[in-house]
Amino acid sequence: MTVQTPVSLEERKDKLQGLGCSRKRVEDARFTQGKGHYVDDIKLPGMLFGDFVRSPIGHGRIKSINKEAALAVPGVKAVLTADDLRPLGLHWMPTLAGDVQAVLADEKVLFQNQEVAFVVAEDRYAAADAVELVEVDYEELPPLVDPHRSMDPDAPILREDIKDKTEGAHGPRRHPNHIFTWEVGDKAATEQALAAAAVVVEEQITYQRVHPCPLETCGCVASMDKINGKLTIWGTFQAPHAVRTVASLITNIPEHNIRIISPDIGGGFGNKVGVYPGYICSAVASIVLGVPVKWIEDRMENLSTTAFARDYHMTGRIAATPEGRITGLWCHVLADHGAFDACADPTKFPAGFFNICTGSYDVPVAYVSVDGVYTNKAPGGVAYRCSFRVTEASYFIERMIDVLARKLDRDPAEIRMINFIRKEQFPYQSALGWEYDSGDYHTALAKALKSVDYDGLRARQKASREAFKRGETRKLMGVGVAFFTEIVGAGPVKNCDILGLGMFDSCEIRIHPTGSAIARLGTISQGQGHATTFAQILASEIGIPAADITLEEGDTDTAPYGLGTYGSRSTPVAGAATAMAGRKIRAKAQMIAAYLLEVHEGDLEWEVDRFQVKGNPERFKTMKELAFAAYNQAIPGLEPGLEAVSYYDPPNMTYPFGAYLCVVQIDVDTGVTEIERFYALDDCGTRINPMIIEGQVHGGLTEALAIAMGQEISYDADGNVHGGSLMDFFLPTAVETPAWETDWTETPSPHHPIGAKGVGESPNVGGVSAFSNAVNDAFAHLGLTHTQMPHDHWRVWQTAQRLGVTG
Ligand code: PCD
Ligand SMILES: [Cu+]
Repeated sequence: MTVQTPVSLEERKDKLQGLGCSRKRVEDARFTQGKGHYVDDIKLPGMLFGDFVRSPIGHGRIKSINKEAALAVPGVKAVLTADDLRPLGLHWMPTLAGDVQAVLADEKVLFQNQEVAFVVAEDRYAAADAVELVEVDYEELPPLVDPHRSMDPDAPILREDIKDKTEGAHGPRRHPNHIFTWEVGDKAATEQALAAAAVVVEEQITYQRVHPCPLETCGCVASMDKINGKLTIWGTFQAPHAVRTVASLITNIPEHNIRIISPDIGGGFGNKVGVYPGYICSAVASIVLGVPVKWIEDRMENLSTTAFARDYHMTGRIAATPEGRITGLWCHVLADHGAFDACADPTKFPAGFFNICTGSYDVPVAYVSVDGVYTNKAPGGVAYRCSFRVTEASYFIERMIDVLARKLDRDPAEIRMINFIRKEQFPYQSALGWEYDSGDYHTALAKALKSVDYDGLRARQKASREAFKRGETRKLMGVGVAFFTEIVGAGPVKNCDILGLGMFDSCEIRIHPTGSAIARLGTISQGQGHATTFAQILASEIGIPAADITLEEGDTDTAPYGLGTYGSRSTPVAGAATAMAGRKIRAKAQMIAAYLLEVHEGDLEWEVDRFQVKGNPERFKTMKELAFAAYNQAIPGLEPGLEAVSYYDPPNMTYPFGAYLCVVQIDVDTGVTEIERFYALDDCGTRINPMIIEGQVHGGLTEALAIAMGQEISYDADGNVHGGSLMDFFLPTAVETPAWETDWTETPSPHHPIGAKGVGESPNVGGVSAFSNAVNDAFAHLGLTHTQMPHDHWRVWQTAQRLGVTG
């Protein structure tokens, strides 16, 4: 018998650091001491470095490529072009959206900085020198940069490879530059609601092209072991297993001979979901040359060629009663996908979950159509804390609600309250097909309004406007209200797959004989803190302290198959798998306990870290004791060991929500916009680690600030990319970033095993609207309903100028 020191129930609970504990991030010890292990830290003997020759123009035909001078540079081992990849069938690759993308430009270039040739050399410097010496002769073609012109009869045809295909991955194509049309909802009923409505508002809302710009750019090291036939790729992959399957399918290397490892990742934000030419070229080069090949993007390559985000051009109409009750919502989106459709969406959702655009409101009828088109711009399209176009959808509806409030001369918070889905309506069936799992919107917004003294703010704004009129100030005060509902946790396999891979997720747990454990998941942290939080879920489920649980992700040779981390799906899906696997462990532990305590299993109850005999709590076995027994005691009818695995197919997605408030002061003479205050209330169901949640919210709000107030990747009429370097792509620092105020309510998900919903993307989804609504609100009394993001000083000044208030 082990001697038990008597400790209280509370002490035992605290020791676990389970659900709800603000446990410090275990990964930070290495990150803060420069001991993280990133792709670029991998150095293998004989390793070569690959670098791209990129197109200087946006649209053109390749007449010839001369590699001679490049090959003569000392240290250069190879220069690959599409012609070299063609015999292997690897000059084109499938995209995640059912399109194909040129790995190296095949006869044509379709966007500036497109990959044209891959130079492999002994080091990065030799490669860069040789890149300069590859001579490519182009015949320039007219660039197409305005998506509104893509389907014009005389628009230049971009994709000659598919110009005669009338059927795309998502249905019929009407024009060589048309990708798909996606429609959801009841068109006739919505048009009828608009025709019959006493009030109709319409607005054109563009969500500009932006880029997540993670601290670490994309990259990989590919290493082909020719003797064992095994290809290992370390890379910045947000979905390592999917990469393995896709790599196997396109290279014909058997899947068991491919090992994908995502080491530490310096921020993903969706930028590292896609499959990029650099991965394929490094792998091919390693297979051909028989040595490891590394490829790491520089900042400009990252910003101008790998997965952009947004570029949604939305037209909206709301039908409403004179009292402000919404009776219908109509929306059309023109989606600019760039040169290849490489959007990372679940297959059946070519516009992602954009049909969450009815937002948090009880909209009786709605209709959405989305046209995806090609332009001479970089491909990509789902990234940057968006959970599959939810950010666009939320921005759209939150701006539209404000437009409606203005038209009716009503307070925007009040219009939201009037139209909210009520608590008793959950689970709520939306007009565009989603079933919202749970929510309590009125309570959340009421708490937010009270916390910031909303009435007081409006009174101050009124006074400040009067002072402005009297010439006592040159500042306009704006109050932005935003309320969002997210949809995260893709997601039932029956609805959601990527390239046919069902979107479940997984967890495998091994308990060691001494009562510590290792858990492996199909997801991969990029800074979110999974090693901290998923150990907390387990601690509460199996009674082993979180500190005694190692958490591992990202190595396909050891982790169970999973679809990876993006769209805030880790907590809703892999988090659920973790709880379920923990419950399997507990079920076996219960059988062991019953044997050891000589009682029937049903006579036992679980308490924090042990099974005890019902009504006789002095008789118990701790999980630690049970783990030892599992390995070392012969138990009739039971296999030795204590392990479990769970593959979890969620019954539904989770619907986190939140109420955000932003106060700005705009100097009309300079356009400088000061963020006076930002308050964010998030409800992500059961909170695993409040401190991590707060960190996620701080990060997401900072990105929202960046997007709303300054970021943009634009193209000029000649197809030149602007915003492709940090000289002009806005990255906020501590100087521009205000002190965030965070708050919460807790409405558990009814179907998630521990009631948790995702949170990582929420602050971006809610934040962008709050900033934008605040800027628009500052000018509302001058008749402004909508002005285009980003609200940089120049644009804001122009708005002031247009409205006649500049000096
Ligand atoms: N209720 C709850 C929820 C949650 N949590 C926590 O929090 C976090 C998060 O989560 P989630 O929401 O689930 O998410 P995930 O999946 O994990 O992740 C993802 C996300 O995440 C975010 N965040 C972050 N952070 C960092 N640091 N980094 C990064 O990169 C990042 N990214 C971003 C993004 S963008 Mo996409 O990809 O676009 O789709 S998506 C995303 C983790 O840790 C968890 O556990 C808690 O605690 N609780
Ligand atoms: Cu996303």
